[in-house]
Amino acid sequence: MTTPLKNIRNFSIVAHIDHGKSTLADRLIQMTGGLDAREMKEQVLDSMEIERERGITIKAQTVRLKYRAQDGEDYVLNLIDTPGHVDFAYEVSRSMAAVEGSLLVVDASQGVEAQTLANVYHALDANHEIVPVLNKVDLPAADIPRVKAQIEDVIGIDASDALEISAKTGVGIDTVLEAIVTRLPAPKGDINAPLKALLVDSWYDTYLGVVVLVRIIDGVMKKNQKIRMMASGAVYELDRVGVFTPKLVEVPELGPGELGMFTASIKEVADTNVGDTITEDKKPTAKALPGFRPAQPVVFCGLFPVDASDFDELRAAMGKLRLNDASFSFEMETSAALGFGFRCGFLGLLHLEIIQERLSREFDLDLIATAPSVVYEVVLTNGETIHLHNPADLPDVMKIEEIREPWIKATILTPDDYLGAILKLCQDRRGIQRNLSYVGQRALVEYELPLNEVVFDFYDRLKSISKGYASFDYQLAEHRAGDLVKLSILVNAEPVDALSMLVHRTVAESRGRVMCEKLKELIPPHLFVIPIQAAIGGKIIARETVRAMRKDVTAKCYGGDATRKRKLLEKQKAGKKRMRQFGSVEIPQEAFIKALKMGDD
Ligand SMILES: Nc1nc2c(ncn2[C@@H]2O[C@H](COP(=O)(O)OP(=O)(O)OP(=O)(O)O)[C@@H](O)[C@H]2O)c(=O)[nH]1
Repeated sequence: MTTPLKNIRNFSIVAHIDHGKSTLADRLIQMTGGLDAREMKEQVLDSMEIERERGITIKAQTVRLKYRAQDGEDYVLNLIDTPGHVDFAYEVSRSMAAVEGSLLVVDASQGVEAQTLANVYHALDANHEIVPVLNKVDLPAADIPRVKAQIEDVIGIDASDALEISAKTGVGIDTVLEAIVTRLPAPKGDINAPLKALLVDSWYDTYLGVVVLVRIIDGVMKKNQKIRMMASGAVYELDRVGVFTPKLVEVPELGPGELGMFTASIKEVADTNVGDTITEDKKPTAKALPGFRPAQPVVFCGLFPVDASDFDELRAAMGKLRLNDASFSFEMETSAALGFGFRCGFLGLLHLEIIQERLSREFDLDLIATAPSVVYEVVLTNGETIHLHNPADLPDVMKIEEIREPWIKATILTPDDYLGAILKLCQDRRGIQRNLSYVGQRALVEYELPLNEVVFDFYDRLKSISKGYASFDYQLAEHRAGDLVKLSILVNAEPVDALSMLVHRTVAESRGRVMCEKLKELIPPHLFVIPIQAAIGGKIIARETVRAMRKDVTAKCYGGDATRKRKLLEKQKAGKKRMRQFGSVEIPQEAFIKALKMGDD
């Protein structure tokens, strides 16, 4: 039997990082008895190891809670978890389309942050009913009236009946559960209509295969039913239908308004399109749901195995990761310096770091990553426009009409003390200030910035300048023409394609210099002198030298025997030549990573 619509509530929790989303979710699970004490590990929703370590949520997941409200009725509350980082904004908006309401969690000691704003806008876009929740009221620094005023001034929603809770101590959690029932709307749907379900997400599970997360709009989904994915046309027979409590519990059927999962011998996550409409094969719904546009990777980099024989293993590992993460893309690439590898696309720099970390940690692969690059639009003199994912592929300058780079709209919230330094950082990164206003004591700065100036280390710099107090969020805006040049790095006179990058002409020289200086420190001395140069086209703009390590081969030859000594030195020289000839400069992997993480320091 399916749950009547009036007894279902579907919601998400929107919050800035660290404001207590996961802690609250855990409390809700605990209060409604989803798990017993033994199973109740901390932060059950953040399930992946890396997520837990970094304290962030990557993949949207759901949990179904059973709650008997004060009105004596039993309710099913479906919580959909949303990622907390700017890289995954796309997944946030997608999850929100599957629910009707949001809890807006704001740390009462911190107040509204840039990401609170970004996420609450996603919720408003999805027409959510929003319940403001002030968390961490146990902290002495909690300032409830101030944060309520902020929510009203900055976000523009009524905060007079905001809940005051402590997810840590458990105070007020009961009021959250009641508010979900009384203040959020029940879903709508028609149980007698043909099946219509939204494909919210899918992932690969070692035991279950491809798991599909769905939100039922109309009709009923049940085991052994033949379903059709409307966009792809693929037909499957359902072999398992269930809900997460957060443990997976199989159910006979899912009715309108419910969130749940199914499996159906689907081979790959790529066979499921997020946003697709699922219907019954024999009795299809007349009209598909609007759907989503697919997430576009915005940052690309090359990943190469340090040991060439790991190539196949790398390919297999990436295939496995992609099973779970359709927003991660890769295709084969060859580099003169690094051999065979893959050009990979990511949603952002954090996404890149996570994938890299998983490849090395879970698959034990030693990798070299090339400079992250954004996607440029290169307009050629013949009128053609190409999308450039790899600076090494930049066509000859003579053939280029203009290069366009992606720009973002950035929102930064910062205590006033750090404003000067932050404006300077944005200015140095070619930013254009669009707005500056105040939210209480804090400045709300809006900037337009080239994404290419942000992908390297902008966020790290911002955090260090503001001692962690500034918050940052961005949205992609458009591509704009820019005076961009290809900066090449030559090590021992050989261009290292992995280190080439597109930069703005005004910063090319300083970037080149910093890169050479860094590499000088990072490349260990060899038996020969290694020049490190930065060049734009054929023009060298910076140079450093790694001095040779002189192996004292003559030490063993006591004194007198000059011929022997000379012979040895000659041998050593020949050795040097051979080394050069084979271009065997050993650049440690950290050198790439460090050289690529250039600050302005
Ligand atoms: N004092 C106090 N600390 C809290 C409270 N709620 C959460 N915290 C702490 O705040 C920190 C962040 O909480 P999380 O629940 O991990 O935050 P989050 O919003 O889920 O973070 P992301 O998963 O990164 O989005 C943790 O150290 C919690 O223990 C609270 O009510 N009071």
